[in-house]
Amino acid sequence: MFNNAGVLAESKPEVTVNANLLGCIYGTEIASTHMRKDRGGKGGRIINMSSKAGLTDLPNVPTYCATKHGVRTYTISKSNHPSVEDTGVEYAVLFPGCVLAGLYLKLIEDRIAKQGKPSVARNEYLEIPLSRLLDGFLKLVTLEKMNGAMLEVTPDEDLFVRMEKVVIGSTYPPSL
Ligand SMILES: NC(=O)C1=CN([C@@H]2O[C@H](COP(=O)(O)OP(=O)(O)OC[C@H]3O[C@@H](n4cnc5c(N)ncnc54)[C@H](O)[C@@H]3O)[C@@H](O)[C@H]2O)C=CC1
Ligand SMILES: CCCCCC(=O)CC\C=C/C=C/C=C/[C@@H](O)[C@@H](O)CCCC(=O)O
Repeated sequence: MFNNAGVLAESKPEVTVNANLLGCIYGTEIASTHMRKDRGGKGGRIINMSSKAGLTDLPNVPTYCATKHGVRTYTISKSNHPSVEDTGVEYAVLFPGCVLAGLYLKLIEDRIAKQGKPSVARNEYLEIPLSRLLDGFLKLVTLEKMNGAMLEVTPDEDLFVRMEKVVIGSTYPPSL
């Protein structure tokens, strides 16, 4: 199960929280119930889509950022529940930087339409081709064990980090 749906809509906090956080929570809960081995299911893997925004502070997209932090803490909490062994359901989170697709691409295009140039919207050193995100995703799918994995997808390397090793709270300048 991959909970990937999300929006970047700062002017609509309810829409953002519903899609990014509640959607992920309900998707995870419903899938977990169906998958659990101890209740007749076959076990399985649930991968939830956070973002680099789930590891940092972004002054210009605070609601988006809060939902992505929520996805991280919710998923890792699920992975740490003692019943995980019995249920056979594993949980992991993905943290991509800026992927040249979807909502980031739309943000750049909107900037170009408004300002005639992308200007501060581009963060080239954080940009990742879609194929690299797919590689990270497939890594989580094919690993022998992935419960509790936090995979940050960067331009240079895939990094497995657990909660205690993650530095949370650095603030990016409000360029977007
Ligand atoms: N594009 C980027 O740079 C990054 C994106 N992400 C995350 O990746 C995920 C996918 O985003 P993108 O592919 O960029 O955008 P996208 O706009 O191409 O895809 C988002 C999808 O979510 C669906 N969706 C939105 N609200 C929904 C709702 N309430 N119910 C059901 N479906 C809903 C949309 O219909 C769309 O198909 C999101 O969770 C986003 O936060 C994470 C890091 C970077
Ligand atoms: C760094 C956050 C990447 C998050 C990518 C997404 O989830 C999709 C895009 C949504 C929001 C992007 C916000 C980006 C903000 C950054 O451009 C900027 O504030 C970071 C500047 C970094 C720096 O110069 O050190």
